[in-house]
Amino acid sequence: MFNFFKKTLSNIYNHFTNKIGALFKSNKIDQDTLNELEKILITSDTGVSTTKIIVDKIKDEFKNGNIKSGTDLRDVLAQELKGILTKNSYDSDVDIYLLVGINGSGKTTFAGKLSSFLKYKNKKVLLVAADTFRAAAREQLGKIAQKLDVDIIEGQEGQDPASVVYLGCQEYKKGNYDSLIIDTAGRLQTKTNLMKELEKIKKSINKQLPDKKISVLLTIDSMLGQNSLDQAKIFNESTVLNGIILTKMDGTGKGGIVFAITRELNIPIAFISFGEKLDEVKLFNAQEYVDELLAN
Ligand SMILES: Nc1nc2c(ncn2[C@@H]2O[C@H](COP(=O)(O)OP(=O)(O)OP(=O)(O)O)[C@@H](O)[C@H]2O)c(=O)[nH]1
Repeated sequence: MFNFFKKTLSNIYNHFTNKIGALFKSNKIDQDTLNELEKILITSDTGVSTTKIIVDKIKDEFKNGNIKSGTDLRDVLAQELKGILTKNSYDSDVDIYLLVGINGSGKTTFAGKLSSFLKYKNKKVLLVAADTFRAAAREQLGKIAQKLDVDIIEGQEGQDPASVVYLGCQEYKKGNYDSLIIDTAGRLQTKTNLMKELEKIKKSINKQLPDKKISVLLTIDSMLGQNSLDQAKIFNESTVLNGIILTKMDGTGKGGIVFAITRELNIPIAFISFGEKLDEVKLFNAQEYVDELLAN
């Protein structure tokens, strides 16, 4: 299990894990160590408020005499980070995946990865290309569906996305599918429009497939750092999000964004995506993430 990080998320390994690992090697912990920890968390996109909560807790434990060595520091930090991530965990028992996120965040690529992931679990998958604004996005998904031999329902240019979703739901019922993956348009609209569109789509799904479990997942480009948090806030205020997909984790050295998003928005990370190949995706596991992040 360990080395997944080293191999696939080498940027995080080089920037975060190695730096923080140096602190754990010290025999004596002092104020300088705590200042350095704070600096590493901030420069890793953990965000000011989340970093403060983590560092305050560490300072308290230090004052109480519970942190004397680098190993103690690692143990307390691990506990604190896992606490943030496990407050709210993702329920992966899902029938319908509604993917939202802005253009370029890796939504379509993830739709393909998710199809592949579910197919591997012997699920019969139906894809719905509900982005009726960008022909290129539909073409991209069409190619992925063909490559994976997965069925797809495609909307026409300018068609109401909710009507494409309607067709997708009909086909899902007729074809006895297990999983429905809906790729929506990636425009960053005004909050009101976004809200209206997503509510219309969800209403259509609920009406036709009332017994099925829907998960609304937001793709976030982890390389955008703190800006990704602002995007997530807009989507979070527009609809109920069940999970976050952090994409392009192979390109960032800043693994702290995971903690900032989870704590500030109280939404669990559902998947991480770390490359352009279809199998470069993983259900997020908080324990494993923290253990690997702090292992050196
Ligand atoms: N390195 C890396 N690249 C990725 C990852 N996910 C997606 N990409 C790339 O990021 C670019 C945008 O991904 P898309 O899946 O097209 O993004 P989208 O959100 O669907 O955007 P539109 O198709 O424009 O709606 C593409 O070049 C992908 O190959 C990832 O996890 N790692």
